[in-house]
Amino acid sequence: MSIVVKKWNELAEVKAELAARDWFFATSGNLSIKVTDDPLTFLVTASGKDKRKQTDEDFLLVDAAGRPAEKTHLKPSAETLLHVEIYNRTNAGCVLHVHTVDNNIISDVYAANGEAVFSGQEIIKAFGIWEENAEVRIPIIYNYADIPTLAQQFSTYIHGDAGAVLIHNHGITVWGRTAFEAKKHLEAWEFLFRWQVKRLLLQRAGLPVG
Ligand SMILES: CSC[C@@H](O)[C@@H](O)C(=O)COP(=O)(O)O
Ligand SMILES: [Zn+2]
Repeated sequence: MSIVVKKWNELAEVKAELAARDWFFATSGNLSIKVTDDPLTFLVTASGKDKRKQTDEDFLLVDAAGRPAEKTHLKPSAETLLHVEIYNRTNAGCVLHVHTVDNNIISDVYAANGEAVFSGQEIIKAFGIWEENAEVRIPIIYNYADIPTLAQQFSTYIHGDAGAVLIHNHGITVWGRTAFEAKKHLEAWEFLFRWQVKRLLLQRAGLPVG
């Protein structure tokens, strides 16, 4: 099996799992997986598709600038430049972007702080942080309509081979060394967002949550 087919299947599996979670509302979301390092190429979702569907036109191979690496009628995701920034600056192997109601609410509630902070949750260990009472932070950036501007802002928060950024009233972009790590981190963030949204509502209702 060629490396492209192997990586295609790996990304298709992640895509199916995120679809099963119903994380691709109204064609939103984009995913990518690195295929080669030198030169850099990666498979990225084709723009505007319903990512819940599985077809043989789901992904296309792009180069280090996010341009199609082969002749195709498919258009790379509108947000490919964010993936480009990650692959060019880190050793990440996979990038996942989803819009969920909870990630949008958290991005809005904490927008003025420029970040959301979470602590006191066992699931933080999914990020490889094992200390008691550990804290995790996710930056929240403005949702610039101009993608090169968004990508430039986004790039200032890329600090390692695994990471995540919330885009205000838009969604989350998570990356990891492998597809497994990116998906694990995405699931952990979404767990924290859902937990926090529920806590805020319970607090508002006067119930005794910490
Ligand atoms: C209807 S979602 C809006 C899009 O602009 C975008 O935010 C998105 O996530 C999907 O765009 P795509 O070009 O299909 O990757
Ligand atoms: Zn998006």
